[in-house]
Amino acid sequence: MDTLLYSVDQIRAIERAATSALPPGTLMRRAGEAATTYALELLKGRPTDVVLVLAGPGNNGGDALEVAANLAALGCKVKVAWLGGDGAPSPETQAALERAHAGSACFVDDLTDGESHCLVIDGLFGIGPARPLAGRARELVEAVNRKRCPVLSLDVPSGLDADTGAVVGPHGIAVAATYTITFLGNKPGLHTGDGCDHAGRVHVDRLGVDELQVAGVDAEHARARLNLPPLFAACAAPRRRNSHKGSYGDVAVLGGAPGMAGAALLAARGALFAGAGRVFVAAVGDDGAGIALDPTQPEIMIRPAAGFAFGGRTVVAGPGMGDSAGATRMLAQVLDGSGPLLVDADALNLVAASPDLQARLARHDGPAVLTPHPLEAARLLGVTTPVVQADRLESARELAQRLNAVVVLKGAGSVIARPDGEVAVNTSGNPGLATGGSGDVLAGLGGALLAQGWPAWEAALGAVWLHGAAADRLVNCGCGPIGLTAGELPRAIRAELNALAAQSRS
Ligand SMILES: NC(=O)C1=CN([C@@H]2O[C@H](COP(=O)(O)OP(=O)(O)OC[C@H]3O[C@@H](n4cnc5c(N)ncnc54)[C@H](OP(=O)(O)O)[C@@H]3O)[C@@H](O)[C@H]2O)[C@@H](O)CC1
Ligand SMILES: [K+]
Repeated sequence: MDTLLYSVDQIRAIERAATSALPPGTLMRRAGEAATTYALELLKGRPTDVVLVLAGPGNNGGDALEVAANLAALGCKVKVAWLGGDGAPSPETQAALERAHAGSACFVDDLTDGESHCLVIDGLFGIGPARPLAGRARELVEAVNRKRCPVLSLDVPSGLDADTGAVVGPHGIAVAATYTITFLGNKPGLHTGDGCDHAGRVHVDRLGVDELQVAGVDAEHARARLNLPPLFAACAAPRRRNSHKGSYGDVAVLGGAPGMAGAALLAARGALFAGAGRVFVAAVGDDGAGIALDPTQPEIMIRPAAGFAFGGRTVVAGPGMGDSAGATRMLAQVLDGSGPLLVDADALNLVAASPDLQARLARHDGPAVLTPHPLEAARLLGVTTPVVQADRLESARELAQRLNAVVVLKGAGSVIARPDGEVAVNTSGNPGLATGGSGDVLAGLGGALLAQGWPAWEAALGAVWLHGAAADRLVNCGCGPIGLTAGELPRAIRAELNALAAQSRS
């Protein structure tokens, strides 16, 4: 899998440079050949049923017409629904249209509901659409999304924004593909937000264009990548035999206000099973009348937050912390400290509501990771959740820069961003994680990695990936995604982290 993620502007730059270096029409021909080969691979050879090809007015449509012509030439039954535009097609698309017409592909005006196809090839729109699909384009997408057969999108599922992973709106629609073959380079929008539900399995074909030949766009310039273990596995070193609990750091969860103990305990369990040497809950507003012990996890030490010695410990602030004046005071104290810090949940809401806490966080003298879900991110940025979700990468970048911290914007395809603009999009996980307490476990896990000396960036990447991988492990054992509980995650995280450490030794 190509892990670098290119923006549409970068893809256009690669396309321009390659087009000027190659004979006319080469790239579209290559895109058509790559997609034809991939389609036949998916179909396990030449099918007997009809392949339906949707071709739009632009060059994405040209790619689709190439595929239609290729499949027809190989003896497949091909139907083409072509959506012409107002203007003339590009010369390459016009040539592809003529090729498809010259062969045995059958052009149809409308899709008949109930007609069966072995595969739909979606070449309506690629990186071009700047406005929501309407009229016949929308009807075609609605018809395709009702079909039960596999759908192969060319370059990008039609109607999806390749940069952001949002369906182009307002009130837009996008093809829900089973597979996407994407050209010239991988794209962030295929891996985050709506993209996770629309792209299906993503296959990258570079069309023979070596990125290093393309001036101005190379690995150095791709500012986004997929989050995979090579980015952080070096931190998961096997343990030295001559070590003790002090070697693996203390995590203190600041939270668990009366009535909200569960969130703090889940975070503490996340930290414990991810290898922190000692784990505390510093319970906010607890005068001693609250919980004294986690009966299933007696290793967790529970203390009142007032007077707790946070110095020299990694603080996970937020799970079940509430918004009391005491919570605000304690948060200000840890933000002013210099230890590793992870800020989650209620602590993020307190920061969002207070310019003073924002300034203290930005000045925090130590590694800092923030783990907002989209609503918390929206509060921090002073916008609405749809605005955050409309561009998850930019929202995460903006927050990281403003608050001078590594930011994990949670949700499908979690986005991890650094203040310098570097971004990673997570690859692991499933909707089983959409359950109460799963974020608390993530916070504790991140705190444990920080406590074990992982730098903030690697700790955030590692925590997000391990959290998702643990959920995948549980689903593979039949524990979800429906009904997966946050309390099941810590043990699965332990298994994933140990597997990672064992691999890093070999
Ligand atoms: N150049 C090459 O050699 C290569 C190109 N490649 C391929 O080209 C794709 C990019 O092609 P592209 O730039 O033509 O954009 P594309 O996605 O086809 O859409 C543009 C068309 O859609 C129209 N349109 C837009 N929105 C609309 C709407 N809501 N409803 C209706 N119409 C709408 C828009 O019309 P307009 O806005 O001008 O009115 C225009 O006609 C790329 O994704 C890849 O597949 C690769 O194979 C590599 C080689
Ligand atoms: K498409």
